[in-house]
Amino acid sequence: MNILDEIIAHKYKEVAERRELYPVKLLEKSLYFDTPCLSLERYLLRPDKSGIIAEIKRRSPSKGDINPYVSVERTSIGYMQAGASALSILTDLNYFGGKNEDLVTARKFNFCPILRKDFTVDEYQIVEAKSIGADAILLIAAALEPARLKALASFARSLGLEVLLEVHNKQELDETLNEFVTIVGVNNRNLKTFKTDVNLSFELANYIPAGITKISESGLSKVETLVELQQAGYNGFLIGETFMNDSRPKRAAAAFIKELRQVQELKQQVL
Ligand SMILES: O=P(O)(O)OC[C@@H](O)[C@@H](O)c1c[nH]c2ccccc12
Repeated sequence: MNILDEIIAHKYKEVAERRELYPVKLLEKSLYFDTPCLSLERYLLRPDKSGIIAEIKRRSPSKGDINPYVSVERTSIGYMQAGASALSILTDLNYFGGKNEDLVTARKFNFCPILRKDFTVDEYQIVEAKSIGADAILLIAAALEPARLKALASFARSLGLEVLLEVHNKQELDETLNEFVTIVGVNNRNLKTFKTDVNLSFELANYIPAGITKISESGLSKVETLVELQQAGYNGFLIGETFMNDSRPKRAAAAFIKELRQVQELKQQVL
C-alpha cells in the first residue's frame, strides 16, 4: 500500500470515531458555523499581497519531524505580518502532527483566509472544518472518485467554504474539475512516491482553464521560481517546509517575502 492509501484508510476510521465523539449537531453549535467565510481566492488575487499561502506543518511522512513544537499563535501571526496572503493549517494528527485546535488558534489570532489542510473523504469533515473556523478545504484528486469529489465540493460550497482541488497530473485535472471548484492546486510532490518536481507546475499550467485561480504547491524554496510561476499564470504558492525548517518560521517567511518583492520590483523596472 502506498502512503496516500494508508493515510486515507486511516482517515475513514478516524472519521467514524470522531462522529461518535462529536456529533454533527454539536459541531453546528460552534460560533464559527454562522460566521461568513473569507474568500481565499479573493485574497490571492489582491495585488498588494504576495500570493503565498504559508503553512504550519509540524512533521510529514516524507521528512519526519520538521518543527514539532512550533507555536501556532506566534507563527501564524508572524506569517501574516510577513505578508502572506493566507494560512494553511495541517490538522491531520497521525501523519502530520497537527490538530483541529491549531486551526482554532490560528483563527483566533488572524483575520485572513485559512485553508484546512487535511485528507477530506467525508461530509462530516467538512462540517468540522466550518465549525473550527476554516474558510477553505482541500480535496485531493488522487484520493477520491470524481463523482465523490464533486459531491464533497458541492457540500463544502453549500456551507460557504471554498474548495482547493489538488491535482498531480492532467488526467486527474480533466476527470475531477467541476463547477464547484474555483481554485486548482498543482502539487509538485507526488503523494504516492514523495518525489517533488516543480516542473510539474509549468507542465500543467496551460491545461488549467482560464478563470480558475491557480496555485503551485510544495517544494518551493526559491524566489526566482515563484516569479517564473507567476509569469506562467500562477496566482498562489503553497509553502511549508521552506519556512518551517527554520527554528523561527516567521523570520524565514519575512526574509523570503522581502526578497520576492525586491525581485518583482526589479522585473517591473526592466519591463
Ligand atoms: O512543505 P512544502 O514542500 O512547501 O509543501 C507544502 C504543501 O504543499 C504540502 O504540505 C502539501 C500539499 N498537499 C498536501 C496534502 C496533504 C498534506 C500536505 C500537503
